[in-house]
Amino acid sequence: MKRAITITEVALRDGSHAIAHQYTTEQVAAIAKALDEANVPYIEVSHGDGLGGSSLQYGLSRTDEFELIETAVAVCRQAKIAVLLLPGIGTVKELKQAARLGAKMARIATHVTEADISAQHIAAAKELGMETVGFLMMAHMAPIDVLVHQAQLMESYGADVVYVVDSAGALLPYEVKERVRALKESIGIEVGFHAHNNLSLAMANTLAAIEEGATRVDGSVRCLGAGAGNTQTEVLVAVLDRMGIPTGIDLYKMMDLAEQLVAPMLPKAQEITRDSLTLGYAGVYSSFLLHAQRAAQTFGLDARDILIELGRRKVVGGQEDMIVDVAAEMARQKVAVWEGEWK
Ligand SMILES: C[C@H](O)CC(=O)C(=O)O
Ligand SMILES: [Mn+2]
Repeated sequence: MKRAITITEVALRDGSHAIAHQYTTEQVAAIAKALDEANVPYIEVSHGDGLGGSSLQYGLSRTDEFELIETAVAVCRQAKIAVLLLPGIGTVKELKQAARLGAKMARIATHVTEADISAQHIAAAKELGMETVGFLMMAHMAPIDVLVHQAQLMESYGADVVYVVDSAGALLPYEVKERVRALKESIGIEVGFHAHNNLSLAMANTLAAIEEGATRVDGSVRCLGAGAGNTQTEVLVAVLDRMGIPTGIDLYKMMDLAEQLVAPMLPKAQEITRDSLTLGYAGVYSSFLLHAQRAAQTFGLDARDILIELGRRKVVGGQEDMIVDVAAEMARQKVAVWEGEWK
């Protein structure tokens, strides 16, 4: 099967953020099986924040992620199961367990300036015989020369692919092009791109990345990813087919599973709302969306104000506890203003 572009389907990992990590074994079995039958080459399965993410800080999983990984491996005949790991949240112990259960790809994710913390995990994944991807998150936050250096570090640790990850859905197409072009010129391994649709640019940005030579891209069926979701896989397959770029994925099967399996399980349709738009506008990690909405409700605030303030403070993944801190501080300030007005 010829694939000019290799798509990794991330709804069973990134989509976990959108449903507060509530996947059931039955849902994962049905979706992974259908994706496999549609000939999707890689299916990522983990807690939204990667292996070991189930916690009060990031959100507790309804089902143990290893049970979900094992289930997905069991129902797939050709697709390889990928796992995400953020060093510090997940450890080599969890990586080994995922490999034992049959995961074949490890995506090691760090903030865009912190590739150095991935050395051990990339090496461990390679030793376990896994295809290994370096995943540079919040790529909009670093100048291009820094991104290039971080990608070179991941390559030197043994990564097979390095991804530019637009975690906030904040990048504009020309910024994606600059980044992918710079990586293509300075590293010798494949370059990938992961988008979020908060500014309605996921498809345009993915195509911009491909135009500059990215050969690995991510999609989520029915846009089931954090924030406004990722590049919609079934749409991407159709667009690439129109461009004469083979993905090896069966378009009708992809459309059918989106419509018949994924859409009915969504608590609400994935769309760009005022809050998810604010993520892209303010450059905030997409997985902060539900946390910020909950904090807004608790403290009687507008989630957009919290997100704008988090963007101003340049809060990054792993600092989820800051969401409540910032909201509490904003609520205190609001009360102080009211009290001042009553004096
Ligand atoms: C842990 C994050 O959700 C990883 C990711 O998909 C992103 O940064 O985007
Ligand atoms: Mn993502």
